[in-house]
Amino acid sequence: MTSQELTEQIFKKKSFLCVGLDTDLERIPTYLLSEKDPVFSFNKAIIDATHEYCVAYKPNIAFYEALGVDGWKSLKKTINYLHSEYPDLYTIADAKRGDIGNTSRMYAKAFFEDLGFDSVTVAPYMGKDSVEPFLEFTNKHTILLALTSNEGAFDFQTLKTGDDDLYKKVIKTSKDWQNSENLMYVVGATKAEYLADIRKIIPENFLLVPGVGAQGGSLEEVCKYGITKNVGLLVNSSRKIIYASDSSNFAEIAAAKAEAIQNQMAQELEKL
Ligand SMILES: O=c1ccn([C@@H]2O[C@H](COP(=O)(O)O)[C@@H](O)[C@H]2O)c(=O)[nH]1
Repeated sequence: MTSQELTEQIFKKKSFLCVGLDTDLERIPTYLLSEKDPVFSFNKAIIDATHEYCVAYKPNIAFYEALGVDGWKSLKKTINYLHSEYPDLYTIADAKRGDIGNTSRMYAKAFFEDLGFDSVTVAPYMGKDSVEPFLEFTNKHTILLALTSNEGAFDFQTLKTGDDDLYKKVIKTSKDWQNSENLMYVVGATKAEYLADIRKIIPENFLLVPGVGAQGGSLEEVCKYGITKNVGLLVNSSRKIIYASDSSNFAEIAAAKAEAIQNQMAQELEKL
């Protein structure tokens, strides 16, 4: 999906919500554990219930890899289900990859070609040649970690390198990479006030903003500093939505949580 198509979906659905599929066997309703593929059953129920309130889904790959081959199969079934039933929804593999060029190319093929995700998160630490193999793919986005939502972001990302904080240096440098129009950036909702400065460097690019919900980030603050005339935001919430209830009507409750966020987003869009 192109950035323009994603923007169209956002205005059509009055939502820039991304639902995180961080599916954990220890947190899903216990009655699902007797199913053949509990992870897929849970994801399917969440997707069916929440799809009208969001524009994107973001499985965090760690939750699937932790289950070995079974987890990878559940991931594949989930992405195939999204493609066949809800082809207008944008998909993000939150995998935080990046390696020497020829290895990055294999990661890119895994997520873009084999699994068919629209985007993948990538760590910038290994530099240009570790990221450009992802950027080569047409109509696919590479979402570069810029300023993450966790406390440890202050260990390195805000260190000064010359005149700039490291995260700003990452953003500025990456703008010169081949096919940089395919870049999006991760900025944590817990660091919303930083978005004002970030928007001075990248006024147009989409930002993936995790941290609303369980991590305490504020949607209002994110919009205050980060929204553009074309929105330019995908705000993710995972645990607060998908684990809102562990009873038999968990999907309905998740839908209500997603709808509440979507309503807030619709109000923000009206201000544009
Ligand atoms: O800076 C980052 C980058 C990625 N994440 C991921 O987003 C979700 C957040 O989940 P919540 O349950 O809504 O807190 C999760 O997959 C993280 O690994 C992030 O939180 N911060």
